[in-house]
Order: sequence, then C-alpha cells, then structure tokens
Amino acid sequence: MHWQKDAQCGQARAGWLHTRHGSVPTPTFMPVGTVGTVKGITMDNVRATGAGIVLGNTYHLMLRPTAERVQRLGGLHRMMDWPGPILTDSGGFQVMSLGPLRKMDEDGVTFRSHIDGSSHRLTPESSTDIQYKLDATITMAFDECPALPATKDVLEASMERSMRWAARSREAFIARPGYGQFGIVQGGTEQDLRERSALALRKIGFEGYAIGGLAVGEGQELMFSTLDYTTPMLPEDQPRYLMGVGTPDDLLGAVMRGCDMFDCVMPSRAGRTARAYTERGTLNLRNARFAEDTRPISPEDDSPMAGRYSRAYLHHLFRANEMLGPMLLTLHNLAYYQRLMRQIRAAIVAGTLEQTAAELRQNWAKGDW
Ligand SMILES: CCOC(=O)Nc1nc2cc3nc(NC)[nH]c3cc2c(=O)[nH]1
Repeated sequence: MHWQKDAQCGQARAGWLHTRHGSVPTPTFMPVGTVGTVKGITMDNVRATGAGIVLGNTYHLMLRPTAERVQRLGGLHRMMDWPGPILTDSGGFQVMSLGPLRKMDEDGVTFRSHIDGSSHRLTPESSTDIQYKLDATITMAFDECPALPATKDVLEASMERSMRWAARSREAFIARPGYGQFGIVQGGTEQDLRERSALALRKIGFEGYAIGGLAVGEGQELMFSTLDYTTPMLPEDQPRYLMGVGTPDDLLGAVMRGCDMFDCVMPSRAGRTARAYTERGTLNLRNARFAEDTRPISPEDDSPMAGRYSRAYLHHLFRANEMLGPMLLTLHNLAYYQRLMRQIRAAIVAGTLEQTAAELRQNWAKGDW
C-alpha cells in the first residue's frame, strides 16, 4: 500500500491511503471492530457513516473464533462483510492490559485467555502470522506498550525490546501489493528514547509508522508535547497512525501535529452508554431534561438516521434499556467523528485549519444548543 500527500497546512497533512481493499482519504478515523464487528451496527451502516477503514483485534480474534477459522471462512473481509481496508492490531496492547494473566520474556508473551483460561502465546512471528491469516490490509508490528508512569530505565528497556520485536515482525511479514505493515514508535514521553525508536524503525523500513505508548493516562498536554517532537522524526511521505486516540479535541490537536490515522473506542463505547458526541460537546441522553426534547441530537447530523429520531426518543430507548438505543447512538457518534475528519481535511486543503480549529473549539465549549 502507499500514501500520497495532497495538501499540507502547517504540520497537518491531507492525503490518500491506497490499498488492496480500496483507497481512503486521510486524516482518517478508524471505527474499532474488535471481534469482527463494530458493536451493534452492520458494516453497511459503518460505511454509511463515511468510514473507510476499520480496526480488528488480533488478541480477541485469535481466541475466538481463532485465526484458522477466520481463514477457513475466507478471511475477515468476507466473514464480516467489509470489503474495505482493515488494520489489525498485533495483540500487544490487549495482552499487556491483561496484567497478572500474562508472562512476558524476550521471545514473546504467554497469557491466559479471558474467555476460558486456556494458555496462549504471542510472539512477533505468531502475531504477524495471525494477521496474515486474518488477511489484514495493514498489519501492525508486535510491540510492548509500557504502562505509565514508568521510570526512564523501564521505558528504555521496553522500547529496545519493542525494536527487536519490530525487526522480527518485519522479517515474518509477507509483502504483497496493496498490503502493508506499520512499525510502532515507543519510548514513553522521553524525547531521546522516541528518537532512537523512530530511527530504529526507519532503518528496518515499514509502509507506515504508528505512534504507540500514548493515550495511556499521560494527559493531553504531555501527549501533544510528545507528538511535537515525534512526528517530525518520521518520514514525510508515509502515514502516521496515533493509536487509541481520542476525543474530538485530541483528534484535532493530533492532526495539527502531523498525524494521519486514528482509532478509538470512545464514539462506539459512548454510543452504548447514552453519551452523544455533537458539534457542541457531549450529551448524556439518559438525563431527564431530554424526556420531551423533540430536536435531533445534533443540528448538523448527516448520519443515516439524520432527522429521523428525536432526543426524546433516544432518551426513552435508553431508559427502557432497548437494543435500538445503543445501535442508533453508535451510528450517530461514528457519523459525527467522520464528519469532523471531513471538516478538518477540507480545512487543510483550503489552508484554513487554524481558523477552523478555533471555530470547532468554540462550538465544543458552547454546550447544548
Ligand atoms: C493498533 C495496533 O496496536 C498494537 O498492536 N500495539 C499497540 N496498541 C496500542 C493501543 C493503544 N490504545 C491506547 N489508548 C486507548 N494507547 C495505545 C497504545 C498502543 C501501543 O503502544 N501499541
């Protein structure tokens, strides 16, 4: 796969990601399809929100239904009815967050399944092979995401191991036209470690570079300051993927610091818990004040359900604990995230990103209309 840059505005870039499964405009937000589904909505609806690429989780899929079964079912695209590009994570992050259920050594990680307690092993080679069986369009290197806060020694040792794992992941990767593999920059919030990590990955050579080890509780200010010196260390002509980010304000700030791709469970998870994302900030639709509010959730809603359902109806669905509540609100939130990315991309192309950013931030601060 390859990425072409169309426009630049400050550090922000607008471009196209061309892959074996289609082309996607960047900056792009990837809905999270953990176990082969974006929870609660069909992939047709995911497409209708404007999404171009989705994320699948190696950790979950290897446990159930297993990569071998997905392969026998024709790969993840066929199984989940999503013809577009799929980026699969390497399982590293999920396994790290298993805590005591996992044991890590130089070769890889042994862990117990959260489903049935069975023992499993992930190594750079096995993670890359699993992603191949899933027919991932973009494969992620197997890395370790250290928990913060961490001492510099811990961060250094973890980053160095992740770089050795990146080389092994690249070695195990089967290159095919239209497919790609991303290395993951580590090093916490230490500039010299980030520099060493970026250089190590560039020496190995990947089709794109992810910035890992962030959005783990360090806070927006430290995340942004880390991006300020990390993105310039990465190749100008290849995509940068900031993992696990984030709120609309995070996305705007990270695009302005040179990031092109994002994934986050927030819009879909919030959709399941009655939290609506809008141009004017978020709304908790369980709140009684919406019980007879006949207005749509957000004034500029262009989702498949735009103008069809009132706040009062969503309030009722969530109070009644009906399935349709999470389904509709997940759609709405993902459509808002896609609309935001389109707005940001248009501003980069027009060269008006600073002004658009100020307007967006003003509206988010306004609160309900
Ligand atoms: C998506 C590819 O991820 C990986 O394979 N490794 C990895 N994943 C991360 C996911 C993250 N999510 C957050 N915040 C919600 N921070 C993350 C960091 C990593 C990471 O360093 N490494």
